[in-house]
Amino acid sequence: MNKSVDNILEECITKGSRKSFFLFAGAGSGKTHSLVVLLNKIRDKWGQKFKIENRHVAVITYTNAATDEIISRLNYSPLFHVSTIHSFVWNVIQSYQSDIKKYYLRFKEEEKAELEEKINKARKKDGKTYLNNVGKFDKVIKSIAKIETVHKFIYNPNGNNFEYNALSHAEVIKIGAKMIVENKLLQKIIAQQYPFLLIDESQDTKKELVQAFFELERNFGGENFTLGFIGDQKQRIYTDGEERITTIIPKEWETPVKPMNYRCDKRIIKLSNKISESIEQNATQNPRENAEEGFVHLYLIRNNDEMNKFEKEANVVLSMKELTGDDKWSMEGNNVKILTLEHMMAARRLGFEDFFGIMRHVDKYSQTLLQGKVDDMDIFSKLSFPLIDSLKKGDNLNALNLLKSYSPLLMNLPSDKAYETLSKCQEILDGLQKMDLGRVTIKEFLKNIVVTNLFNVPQLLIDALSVSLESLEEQNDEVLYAWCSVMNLPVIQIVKFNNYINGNSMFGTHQGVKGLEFDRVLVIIDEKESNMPLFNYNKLFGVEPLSTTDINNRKEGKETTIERTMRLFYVACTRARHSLAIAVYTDNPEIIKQTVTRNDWFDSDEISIM
Ligand SMILES: Nc1ncnc2c1ncn2[C@@H]1O[C@H](COP(=O)(O)OP(=O)(O)OP(=O)(O)O)[C@@H](O)[C@H]1O
Repeated sequence: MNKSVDNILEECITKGSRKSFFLFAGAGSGKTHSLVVLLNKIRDKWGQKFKIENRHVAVITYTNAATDEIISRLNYSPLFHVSTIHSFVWNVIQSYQSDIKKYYLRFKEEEKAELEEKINKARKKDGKTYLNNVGKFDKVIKSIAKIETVHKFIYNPNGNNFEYNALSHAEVIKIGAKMIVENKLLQKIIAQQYPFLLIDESQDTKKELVQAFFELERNFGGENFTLGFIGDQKQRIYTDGEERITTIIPKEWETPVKPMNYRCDKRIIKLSNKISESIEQNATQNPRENAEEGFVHLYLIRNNDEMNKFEKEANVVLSMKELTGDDKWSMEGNNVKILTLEHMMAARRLGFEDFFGIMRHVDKYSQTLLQGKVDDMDIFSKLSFPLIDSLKKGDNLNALNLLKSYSPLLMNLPSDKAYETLSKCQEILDGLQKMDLGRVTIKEFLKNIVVTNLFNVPQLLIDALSVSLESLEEQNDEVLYAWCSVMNLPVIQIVKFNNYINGNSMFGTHQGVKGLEFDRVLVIIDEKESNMPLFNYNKLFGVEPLSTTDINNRKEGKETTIERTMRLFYVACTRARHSLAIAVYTDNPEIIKQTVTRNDWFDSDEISIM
């Protein structure tokens, strides 16, 4: 009898039969479940020993949210060090400061030499590329000079790294990978400290690091160190993952496959099996025994400049309601997840495109904006909006607690003026509650907070209230410039933006929902509205021919835009548990229909042209 995947994995972590492994596990196959089961077995078998030896089990996840999920499922056991790859690598290298400097300088010198060569070779000495390279060259020279003065590098895996001695996210990975590959002593230290190192979502782990971990395993793998990769090549959607991973896995490793999809209904699995056929061998999944039939439907919406896309999408939702008989297919109540190709598409549909359109270009916010971690916005997202929400819900206790903790009005309530202060406060709150956030501008909203002294407004926003846009130069202070630019927008745009990034809207992006699942999913594909050079649904659906670069890549055995887009499509479709609608805006619905029926992705009665 074939051994079950769980048995194979158990042997891999058992004394006497330890082995590194790569677990192939497709969409909905329960990767997190298998990982947690395995980690619990490691705890049972090795926990006591490692506790005495002060050693740990390392688990690398793709996002902070996944890290938190696994930590909680492991009951916060200190045996496990669960972290993102950036935190892990920084943790491993940060005490070797002189090595970090050495590698940093080495990379900068290499960059300098490459740029020098390009500059010398350039025929046109006044072209854009030439001038661009000269600019980059000057920057490299400056950073080499500056770095000589750095005594200690710093790094924050969860934020911006603007300090002069801070490493960027990319630099930490690049330097870390090289340090591990080239330094056997460091490999030994990692293997001793972490006798088990498991990497989830390994398809998107940076390829330099995959190679570094493979090298570590080659030198130290066996009874003392086990490396485990868990992943799904079909869901590799970032370009820096290791393309060739299936061909470079050492022969001695175990490579079990999880064949079951526990998430999706049968029809959705049939579609995802068809999509994945050409991505990976052995990719076919089976539905769970009690899976329902489920629904898929493709809506091809003919492009028309006059059309209202929100209406079209509402019609799609209505049609799905009729098709499935499921009343929760509705634009009300957050029961349908709508996946767009990029955030700006959601911003247009939800009505915060002006605010987002400006803020997304602010360099300082590039890492934090979509994570909801921009401190300058706390006055809205953490104070004023929750206060308004509590007041509207009649949750006076919460409102009072917020005010007592953060409002200068109540923080130090003088006992002799308590009544007077409270009644003044009530007046302010009544005013706040009555505000029409769809009409009140950000400027008016903030001024009200300043005048009433409801909360302390950060200096940046006070400055933005008082200076005029014309008096500023964007390049001198892009943050202040951005805030000045949004002052006349209605404050509702920040409310809506805030709801979106907190997941309190119907929208998400095709990439952002990786790892998540929803009962009803509507995937929106609109090549004209999105601007994503790495993906191209027109090519996937046969509307646009392959480019010369694609053809050359294909000849060289490399992947093309089609394969990348196919994987993104696979990720988006496999988020749906029960029913899946795909709406494609196109000039050529007939060609798409031909392609998808020829590929056997949809039957013709599962396609509507609108
Ligand atoms: N052994 C199991 N029995 C029943 N249900 C399971 C089992 N394993 C996982 N599930 C359920 O199946 C769903 C998918 O699991 P999970 O999210 O872990 O999949 P995944 O492999 O991470 O998928 P993806 O890569 O597509 O995000 C979840 O709802 C989970 O609770």
